[in-house]
Order: sequence, then C-alpha cells, then structure tokens
Amino acid sequence: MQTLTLTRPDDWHLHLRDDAALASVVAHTAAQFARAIVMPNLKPPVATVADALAYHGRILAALPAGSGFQPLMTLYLTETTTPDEIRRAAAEPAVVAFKLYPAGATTHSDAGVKSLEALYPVLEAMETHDLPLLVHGEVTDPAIDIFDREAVFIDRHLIPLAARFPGLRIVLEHATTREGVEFVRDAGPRIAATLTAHHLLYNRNALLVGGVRPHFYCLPVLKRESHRLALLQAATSGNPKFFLGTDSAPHPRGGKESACGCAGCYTAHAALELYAEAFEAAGALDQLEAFASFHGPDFYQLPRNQGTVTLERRAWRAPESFPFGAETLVPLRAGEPLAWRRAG
Ligand SMILES: NC(=O)N[C@@H](CC(=O)O)C(=O)O
Ligand SMILES: [Zn+2]
Ligand SMILES: [Zn+2]
Repeated sequence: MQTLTLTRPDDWHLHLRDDAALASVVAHTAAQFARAIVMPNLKPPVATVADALAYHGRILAALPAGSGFQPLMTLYLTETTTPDEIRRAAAEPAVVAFKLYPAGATTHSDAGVKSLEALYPVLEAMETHDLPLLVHGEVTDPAIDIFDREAVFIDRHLIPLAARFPGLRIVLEHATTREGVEFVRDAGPRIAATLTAHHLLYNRNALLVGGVRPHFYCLPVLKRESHRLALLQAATSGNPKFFLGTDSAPHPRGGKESACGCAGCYTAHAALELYAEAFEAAGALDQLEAFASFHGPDFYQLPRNQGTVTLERRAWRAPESFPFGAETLVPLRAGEPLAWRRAG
C-alpha cells in the first residue's frame, strides 16, 4: 500500500499548554486532527467552566488563519469541585468531560484528588448528566513500584468506581498495560481507553537501554514488551472501546534533559504517521481508520468528521527540534526517519 486515505481523525487526549507554548504547538495538531480533547492540567488547573471557556478562546486565537480545528474542553476535578459546576458544564457544549488526576501522579497534578470518596457527589452528578470521567489511572502510593501503578489503580480504584457508578462513562486514559486493556475489554460498553502512539511503538528498553533517554520518559512509564503487544492487539482489534489519544505532552528541552526530567513525550508533529507505523507493523493498516476516526466520536456521542487526510509512503526525517515559546522542544523521533508522511 502506497497511500492511505482516512476520514479526518481526532485526538482524544492532548496537552496544548498555554500562551507562547500553545502558539508553538497547536498548528501541529490542527494540521491533521479535526478535534482534540484538551487536557486541563495548566498551572493553575482549568477547574471551572469559566476557566475552560477562557482557555478555549485562547486556543482558537492561537490557531493558524482558516483552521477549522475544534478544541473539546475538559475540567480538572479537584476536591472542591461542586455538583453545581457539573451542571454548568452539562449546559456548555464546549465542555465535554472531566479529568481525574490522583494528586501527585503526573505533570501538574498537585491540585488533584487525594480521596475518591470526597468526589462521590460530583461523580453522581456526572453520571446523571452523562458527562464522561477521564482518568489518569495510576496510584501514587509510594510503596507501589512505578511499573505496577496502573494495574494497582485498576484493582484498588477503577473496578470499585465502575461498580458504584454503573451509568458513568469512563475513559482509562493512556492505557499502558495488559491489565488496563483487559479491564476495558471485559467491562461494559461505557468503559473505554485511549492508546498513545509511543506506547504502541516502544517498550521500556527505548527509555533505558544504552543510556537514559529522557525524551522517551512519560507517565505512565513505558512498560515491558508483553504489555506493548497487548496494547497493539487492542488497538488493531476493531473493538470500539479503544481509540486514538496521543497524550502529546510538550516540555522544554531543559525540562526533559535534566537530573530530574519531566514526564511527557511530544508526538503531535507526526502523530498519525507514528500510529500508521505501529498499525503497519502489526499488519493492520486497515484498522487504523476506525481507531483514529470512528471509535472516539462514537464514544463521545459526537458526529464523525466529514473530510479526509491522506498518508503517503514517503521516507522523511522528523525535525531535530521545534521552537517552543522562547525555548526548544525536542519531538519524539527527532532527526530520525519516518516511513509515512501526510500528503499536502
Ligand atoms: N503523560 C505525561 O507524561 N505527561 C503529561 C501528563 C499526563 O498525561 O499524565 C503532561 O502534562 O506532561
Ligand atoms: Zn496522564
Ligand atoms: Zn496526558
């Protein structure tokens, strides 16, 4: 196959940051995706409908002229989120979901939630208004090994949560383990997962063999090969519970290449190309369109997109870096070859 034309896809998990950083990255996403779920982990977090609408306006203002890209906004759940805020969100079409970060689990998550019980009234309101809960599914218990934090989160928190709120739609964001995809696969139709390109392409050797490679460091951390294979199987299975979410998470070079580097891989410059590579390696390019363009809108109860995007088999090298406000951003695969390239 030399070209691949897909219904225009969406990115169901994206970090755009703000201000000059936002202006540096948003065009990469808008060039290939019609819509994206924009994560609310700014500092301070996007915690109210008013915050989300203001951020929505800043994203639209940062888009290239003529772009029809549509940001889908999320609110950051804190221990002071009220059921009233859920009602306001339900009445605002630009806000489509709520994000749960266990406190301390990842980048800018210190405002996150320490006790899920404290959120029950809010989760009940989300269930009533049918607003999905998006979850960073890792425990922060210092006694739990970092490679086990997703599996333990599922056992300790996600299984009980799904049982207690049977009508709540839940997305296990950036699933990285066999346990994660098995939980989602075996749960009811209101439980889904996003899968990143980097977790489909790489295992933890990419991070640790031959030197520590900070641009492969993200959370949840890359896992062993058996987990990668389970994710790839889920992504290419045609199961509508699994859909594309890049988790493209830009950080300045200095924040990554550091004695204590930040978590996050930047993939928005070549997202669809990277997914195509993963699907092709699995012999499943024919499944890419459903994963990238159909399953997400169906889960979010939004229309599928109208236009198309075309990939060509044409070798190229990803840029070594991009400007990032006044700093520099090193993308995944910097300076390395990619097999697929978007046409036009
Ligand atoms: N994935 C990451 O490693 N980092 C994300 C946060 C997140 O999605 O957990 C970020 O905002 O940098
Ligand atoms: Zn996360
Ligand atoms: Zn993320």
